Amino acid sequence: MSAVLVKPVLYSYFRSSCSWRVRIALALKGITYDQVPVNLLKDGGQQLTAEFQVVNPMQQVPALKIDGITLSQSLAIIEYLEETRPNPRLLPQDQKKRAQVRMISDHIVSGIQPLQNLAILQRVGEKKLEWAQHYITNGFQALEQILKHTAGRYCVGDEVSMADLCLVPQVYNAERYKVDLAPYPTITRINKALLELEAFQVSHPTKQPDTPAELRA
Ligand SMILES: O=C(O)/C=C\C(=O)CC(=O)CC(=O)O
Repeated sequence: MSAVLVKPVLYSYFRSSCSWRVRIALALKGITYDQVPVNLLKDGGQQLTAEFQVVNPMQQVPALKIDGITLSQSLAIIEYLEETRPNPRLLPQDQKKRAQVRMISDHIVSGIQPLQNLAILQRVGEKKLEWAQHYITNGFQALEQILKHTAGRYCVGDEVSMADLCLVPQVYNAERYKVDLAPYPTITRINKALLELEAFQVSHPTKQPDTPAELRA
C-alpha cells in the first residue's frame, strides 16, 4: 500500500498549544488521522519515555507520522501539509503576505511559547505564573502593533493562514495564565473570529480524546 493511503498518526496532548496548531491544520485541510495521546504530566511525563524518544528525540509533542516519515516541530509539520495537501491554502500566494504570515508564526512559536512552555515553567518553580505572564505580555504588546499593519479579518488579510493557527492556541495560553487581554483589541478580535470556525472548534483542547472529563466542553 502506498504510504499516502495510510492514515497519519498525531502524537498530541489536549492542551499543548503546539499540538493544537497542527490539529487545526489537519481539520482545515480535511485530513483524517488517528491520535496517540501523550500525557505531559502523568507518570512524570509520558513524553520522557524511551518509547516516545524514538518518535521525537526532543521529547515534545506534537509529532506526526505521515507518508512514511515522522515529523516534529509544528511549523515544519504545517509547511509539509501545505506542500503536499495545498487546499485550502494556509500560506498566501503574495510573497509579502507570505513573509508576514511566517513572521507572525515565528513571533509566537519562537518568541513567546517556548519561554512559557511546561519544561521552562517546571524549572522556574513558584514564580511560574508571573514568568508566563511576563513573556506572553511582552510578545503580545509587539504582536498587537504588528497586527495593526497586517490584519484584515484574520492575522494577515482576510484568509485564514498559518499565523492564525499559532495565534488562537497562544491566546488560550494567555487566558490560562490569566494575562489581561484588554490592551490587545486586535488580537482579541481576530481570536474571536477564528473561534467561530469549525476547524478551530473541533481541534479545541476541550474536545480531544484525552481531555479529562472535568475540562470537556
Ligand atoms: O500543564 C499541563 O497540562 C502540561 C503541559 C501543557 O499544557 C502544554 C504546555 O505547557 C506547553 C504549551 O502549550 O505552551
